[in-house]
Amino acid sequence: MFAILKLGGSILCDKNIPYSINWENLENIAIEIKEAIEYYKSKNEEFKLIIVHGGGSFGHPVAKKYLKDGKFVDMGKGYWEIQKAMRKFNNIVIEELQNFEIPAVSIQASSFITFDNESNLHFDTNAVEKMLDKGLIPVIHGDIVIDEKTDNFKIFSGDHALPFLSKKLNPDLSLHASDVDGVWDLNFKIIENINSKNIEDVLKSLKPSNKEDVTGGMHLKVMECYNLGIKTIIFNGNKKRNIYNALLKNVKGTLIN
Ligand SMILES: Nc1ncnc2c1ncn2[C@@H]1O[C@H](COP(=O)(O)OP(=O)(O)OP(=O)(O)O)[C@@H](O)[C@H]1O
Ligand SMILES: C=C(C)CCOP(=O)(O)O
Repeated sequence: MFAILKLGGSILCDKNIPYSINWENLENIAIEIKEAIEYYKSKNEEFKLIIVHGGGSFGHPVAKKYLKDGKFVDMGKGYWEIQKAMRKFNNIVIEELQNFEIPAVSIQASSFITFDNESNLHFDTNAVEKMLDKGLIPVIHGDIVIDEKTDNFKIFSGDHALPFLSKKLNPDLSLHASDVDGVWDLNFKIIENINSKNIEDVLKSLKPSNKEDVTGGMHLKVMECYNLGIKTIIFNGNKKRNIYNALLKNVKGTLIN
């Protein structure tokens, strides 16, 4: 089994309280990932995992400080401030996973990933693939990166990372743990499947995130996966046992594509 799991910032933090961590959730997520690792081991089945996490209450408020009229300014200081905030968050996430003897290691996008002139990601995945071969669990986080098209900077969102890596590496499972049961329609009913037949209607229901968020909230999540043709399940990572069940291909949510 090869899974790529995005942990939304809204389940790891309170995105409206800068530098907050939801320790109960983080610990529970680590416990359930460990249980999933043990499950596949007990079945003598190979289990490879990449974890992605968003900016949560660390990246978004700091990035917002350096955004003026949609452009990043004062980035001689700002680039490091955003890197520093995300490294702090990534350290906390990895340390907790390591506390449960999960072989989690860090991938910092701002040091080697860019958006090119056509807004495509320039992302060499060789190191990530070799880590998987070594039985390590790469943990890549949303970050600030250089944008060649605008000759400025751009947020590399976890919602870019998950579909890009899923397209490139073709996992068995592409999972997004958010703080809702799935994508809801205009009547707040969970949509089971998003595909070419209903995408126009779905778009009408994708509202901005109700928390501090400088990227694209649910719209970015859905459209990045839809446009890349990636089968992704968006499910509620706040609900106990859902992370474990999702890693065992057994969770309810919204299936995109
Ligand atoms: N149609 C929709 N269906 C479900 N949630 C929606 C919808 N439109 C807007 N949302 C909002 O999107 C939020 C989830 O996206 P958000 O980016 O805030 O969190 P996240 O999954 O933790 O990702 P990130 O790591 O980017 O923070 C939900 O809490 C909800 O308020
Ligand atoms: C704000 C920063 C630095 C990362 C945002 O990542 P996301 O929360 O996955 O969109």
